[in-house]
Amino acid sequence: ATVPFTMDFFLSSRWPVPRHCTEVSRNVNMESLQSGYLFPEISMRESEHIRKHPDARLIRLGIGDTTQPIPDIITSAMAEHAFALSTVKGYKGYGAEQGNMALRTAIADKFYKDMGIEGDEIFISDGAQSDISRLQMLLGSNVTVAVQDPSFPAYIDTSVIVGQAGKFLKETGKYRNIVYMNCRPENNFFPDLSTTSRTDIIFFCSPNNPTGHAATWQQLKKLVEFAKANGSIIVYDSAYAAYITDPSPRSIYEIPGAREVAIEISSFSKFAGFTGVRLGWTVVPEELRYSNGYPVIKDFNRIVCTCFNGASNIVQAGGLACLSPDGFQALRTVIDYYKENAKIIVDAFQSLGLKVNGGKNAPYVWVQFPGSSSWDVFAEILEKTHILTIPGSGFGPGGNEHIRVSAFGHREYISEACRRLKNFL
Ligand SMILES: Cc1ncc(COP(=O)(O)O)c(/C=N/[C@@H](CCC(=O)O)C(=O)O)c1O
Repeated sequence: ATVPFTMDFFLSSRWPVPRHCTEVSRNVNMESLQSGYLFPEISMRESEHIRKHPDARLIRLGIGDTTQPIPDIITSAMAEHAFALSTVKGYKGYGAEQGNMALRTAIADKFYKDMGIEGDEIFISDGAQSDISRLQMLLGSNVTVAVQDPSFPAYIDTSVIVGQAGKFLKETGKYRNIVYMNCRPENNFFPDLSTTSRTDIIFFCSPNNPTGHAATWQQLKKLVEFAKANGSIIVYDSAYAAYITDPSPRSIYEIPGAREVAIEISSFSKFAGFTGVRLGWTVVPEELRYSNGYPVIKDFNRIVCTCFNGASNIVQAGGLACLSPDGFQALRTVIDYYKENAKIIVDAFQSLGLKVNGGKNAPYVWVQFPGSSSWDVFAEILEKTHILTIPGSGFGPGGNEHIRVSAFGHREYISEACRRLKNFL
């Protein structure tokens, strides 16, 4: 049962007693959300720790936020576009809600070559997180949803907000209407689909956040076949695809038949350092149809045109520069820098005899602490070493007994963090 917002609640909480309440009822779905969104919660813990230890040199390996400067070939392109806006000739107002066609085509050429994806199937956005929310508006409240457990919390939290998730079951830590596909080291981070219930939508992130596992070609082939057999739609999140260095697929569209069952969302955040610049995209293939045969792309286009006025033209100019040969090469160097960080972190935890996953095809290291609550491990590491990580249970019940460690950081901090961990764990 959710806490009723009674006068007692206000008297016992940090909120002042309201002088006046409106007659507007609260969205019941918002009441089903459990605590705050994970990442602001971690930021709050960080602030509390800093207040308690003002002189501590905190190292942030929690929220997956990039730290290295964006190559100037890309920032110069954005600056040039920005300056051009101050001229009559260079000024541009509203662009196409779907994005600049040159950028849409460049993304198709760069990431979906030979997969039959065209620029007009790619919708440019202000980031994958926004696209997840707009996709939820598209899907509505009457669909059933499956997620990997553990996985990026936005899939579940947006499902709750739009009313797909049903009641939260305290005893299991799960929402009644969501299917949690357990992904753990024992099953090579891929669910047993033969025992997985059918759902309309399957959110699937690869490389997975937080485990760092990149699904194999065989695993994704099973997933596409499963979706086809069940008449489901896969929402495939490839935000970390640029970190893959083995033969694992970078896009779901490498799998035959995926165009008829999958939407793909992705982002410039993690491969271009655009976490604060804000640029992403969503692919909706023409062949993807609802049960009545209506093309999904037509409805998504309507959502984009109605709910979004397009990504910034300055940022899209930066996106184009990212995909130029020199731009992408410069970004490759930054990605390799983070990948080296991940290797240093993996080696440090392994030297402590801990079971470590991830860190190879993703900038996240997934460390197991058998028998321990992940929030307790998070709190102990923070208290003892002034290192911020993320408790695995923040990504779903399947994440308990784990912490996620981000490889996004300056090398000297990563090395210092590993030294502290070796001394204190
Ligand atoms: C699988 C996955 N998909 C999308 C996003 C967000 O992408 P953008 O909105 O494009 O920056 C993320 C971002 N994750 C970060 C930041 C989380 C946040 O602050 O929302 C993290 O897990 O630490 C992600 O992991």
